[in-house]
Amino acid sequence: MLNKLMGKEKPAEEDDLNEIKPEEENIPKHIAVIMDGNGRWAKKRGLPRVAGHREGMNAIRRMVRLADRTGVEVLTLYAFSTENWKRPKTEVEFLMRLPERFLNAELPELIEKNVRVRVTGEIETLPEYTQRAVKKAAEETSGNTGMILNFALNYGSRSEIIESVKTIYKKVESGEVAFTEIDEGLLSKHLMTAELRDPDLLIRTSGEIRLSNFMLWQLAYAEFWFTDVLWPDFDEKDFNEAVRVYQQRQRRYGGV
Ligand SMILES: Cc1cc(N2CCCCCC2)n2ncc(-c3ccc(F)cc3)c2n1
Repeated sequence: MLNKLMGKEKPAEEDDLNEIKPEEENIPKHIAVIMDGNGRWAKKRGLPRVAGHREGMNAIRRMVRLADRTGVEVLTLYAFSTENWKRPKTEVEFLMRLPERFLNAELPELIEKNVRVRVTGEIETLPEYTQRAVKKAAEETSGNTGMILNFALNYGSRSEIIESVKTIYKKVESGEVAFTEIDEGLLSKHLMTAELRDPDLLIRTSGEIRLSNFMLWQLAYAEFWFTDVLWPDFDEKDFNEAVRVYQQRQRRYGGV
């Protein structure tokens, strides 16, 4: 259904799905992805949910290589929301091991590709081994100047905004900030994503059409592209279609 809805925006020419060249116009500089459908992917195959998460990491590997090759500057992946703690204990324990597993396998290639790894979220409440893995990756890639690979981990947008409001309130109380200085730019500067440009394109897989408390402030002007494809199945064809549709929208509507 969703693909039919989105299909009207399918790229005009078949060859539009060919590899996207970094020198092309209107490449989205920041792509954010809600990686949905991992459990459903496993269920369709009669496998345990964790098999879907494991295959979802392979889809991340594909996405990182595609985005880096295409000249994307920031790739944000929604890996774990503050709501995900409600999942079964065994699944959460498995998920909390994935950052370490992914980085142990991928960090050498990420460093070789000059990728900077960072994490957005409430890291300090994560298990010690998860914190250690993500802090090590952030430190070891801090000097890299290529694509920023930003994992949203234990992240919730509403709590991010509330914490920013509280910080600004305290700065006004202490006289560090004048009440009249409070504006959109000041709030943006206090969010966890302060050092990043806002997303240009949001991709959400598996047919869900909602934001799920993800970057609510930052996505204010982003293009949204939804697909029925389940995250573990997301491949180069899907990436190309999402970027081609984004390029067409930029040409049609532009920055006017
Ligand atoms: C909790 C969680 C779940 C997780 N999934 C596997 C991919 C499918 C979607 C969700 C499940 N992945 N995939 C990679 C990471 C990760 C996180 C931080 C980091 F610095 C490096 C890798 C991850 N973290």
